[in-house]
Amino acid sequence: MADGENGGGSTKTLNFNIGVLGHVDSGKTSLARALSSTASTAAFDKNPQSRERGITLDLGFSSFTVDLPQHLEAECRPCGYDNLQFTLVDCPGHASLIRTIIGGAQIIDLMLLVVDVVKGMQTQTAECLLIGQLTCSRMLVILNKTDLLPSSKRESAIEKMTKRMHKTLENTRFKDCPIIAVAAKPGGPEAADTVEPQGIPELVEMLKQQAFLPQRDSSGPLLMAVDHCFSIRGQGTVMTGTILQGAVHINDTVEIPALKVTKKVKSMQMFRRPVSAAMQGDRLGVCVTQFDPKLLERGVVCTPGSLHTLHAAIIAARKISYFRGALASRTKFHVSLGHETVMGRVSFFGSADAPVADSGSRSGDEAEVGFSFEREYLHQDEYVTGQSEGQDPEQWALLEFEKPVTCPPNCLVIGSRLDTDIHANTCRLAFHGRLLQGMEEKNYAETTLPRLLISKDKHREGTVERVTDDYTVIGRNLFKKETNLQLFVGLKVTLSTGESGVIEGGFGQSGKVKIRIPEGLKDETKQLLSGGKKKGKGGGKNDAVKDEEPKSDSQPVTIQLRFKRYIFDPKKKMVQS
Ligand SMILES: Nc1nc2c(ncn2[C@@H]2O[C@H](COP(=O)(O)OP(=O)(O)OP(=O)(O)O)[C@@H](O)[C@H]2O)c(=O)[nH]1
Repeated sequence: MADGENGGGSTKTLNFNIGVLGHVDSGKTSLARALSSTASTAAFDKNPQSRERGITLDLGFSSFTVDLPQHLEAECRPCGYDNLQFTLVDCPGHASLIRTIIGGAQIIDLMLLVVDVVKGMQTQTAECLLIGQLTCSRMLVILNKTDLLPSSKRESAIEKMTKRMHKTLENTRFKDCPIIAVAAKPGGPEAADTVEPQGIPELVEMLKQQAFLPQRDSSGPLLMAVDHCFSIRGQGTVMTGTILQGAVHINDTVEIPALKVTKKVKSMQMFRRPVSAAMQGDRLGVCVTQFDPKLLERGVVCTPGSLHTLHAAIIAARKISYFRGALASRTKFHVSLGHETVMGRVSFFGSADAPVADSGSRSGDEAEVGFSFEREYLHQDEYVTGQSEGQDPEQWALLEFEKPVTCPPNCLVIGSRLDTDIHANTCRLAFHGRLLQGMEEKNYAETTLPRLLISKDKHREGTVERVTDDYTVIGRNLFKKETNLQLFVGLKVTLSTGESGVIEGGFGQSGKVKIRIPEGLKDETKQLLSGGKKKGKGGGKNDAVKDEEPKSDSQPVTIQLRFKRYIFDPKKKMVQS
């Protein structure tokens, strides 16, 4: 709601946020510039570093206003809206800035996916498409730089690329999304500023057609994503951003949780017009006093006490199918929660059968927490949406953060491998999910976690099939062929001969495991295991590997695996205020 009452007019403007995403240099900034009439303070790469490097380094905001489209009249007039403002959020395209993109994408109602018509889908186009799938319901594909196509072949080349894009989008939620060809800056960087962009009026028409009345709600505590902070001499410090939840009024006290300070709102503006109130979805500048802008580059502002700083969290997560790596438990990922990105260790709840070292008696980094979930619980949890066709099943997971993170309840969580070489041409986004339960205590493993989880003591027994060297044995009958062995990697086992070992990973395809014995095998054990070479009972009917012939001994050495299996019980979920 951009209420013009305070700005001298009496119009009320509906704000609609459009994210402009795409591969680096596809022409996002040029497109935002071509579309916008009113540039906000941070629009169009005003950042001096951006100019130097010739790329967008931060989110850019600009806007333009149109008449209410006919299909919105009936819905919008009763709410008092007279016109429609499109706020464009120009996201950086460079791969290293994906954290910023994830933050930007969470405030948008519609996404423009900008594609260089000559190059087609590129690596970051695909990542942006994934982020779009997680964050917004509508998309428009823009085929930009059509002026680079030879005029004689332009039409057929556009048609061909349009078909290719439709094929790419076939299995996404944007299956039937419109695809529009434009030239945001014909002639490229050398062209004079007077050169007219092509296809923009058609695009504006399409945007009007696609616009909808976003669900906005002024109730609940304030949560505003701040993307820029600067001072204005004689006025104070202005934080610009988008209200994600709730509302704010002049004279309200707001908190900047990252700095643990509270400030009184002195004045507010929306696209240079003073306002006295703003609500969810609005893009806003909030002026406070006695606050050094250097302390806050990006972050959130909220109702005092409404956000929590978390050391760990339980999430409902789903693997991103394009991610080629394994989602191994107890490994680290970059985790973006709301608008922050931190390193976090992830323990996935296995799909059927999963391990855990004891969480209650954790000692420093030694102890591990692994999980399991039981399907029946899934149906009881409001956040779990169940498995869609072709998707990996949703799993619960524990996230343990390297440093505390401040984020809203139920926020979007994206796990990624940002350290992957950006030229490797692979998807860096690994999993996504929703925050279910945050843990604020530093010693959460002893306090909150045991209250949230049902633990079951589990015991498994297998046999040593053979010795590969003095420090390694192959174990069998501990797991089924279909068990996700990644969940058990790193867990300790003991041999009936007394040695301790650690599960290193799977061996072959039949559920066998490689076990490392750090202290080495005892001579008696080696002797025992090098004894008879008769075919063992139950010898791997399904074994698909060369190691099919089990060389069991008449006195088998057994392997004991004890672990705790944890189940997250949504009924125990504590409500975060
Ligand atoms: N020929 C031609 N060049 C274009 C067009 N649109 C953009 N460009 C050029 O492409 C280059 C990149 O344009 P930008 O608008 O900065 O691209 P971007 O996607 O915002 O870039 P990043 O934000 O850094 O990812 C610039 O040199 C533009 O002049 C177009 O329609 N035709």
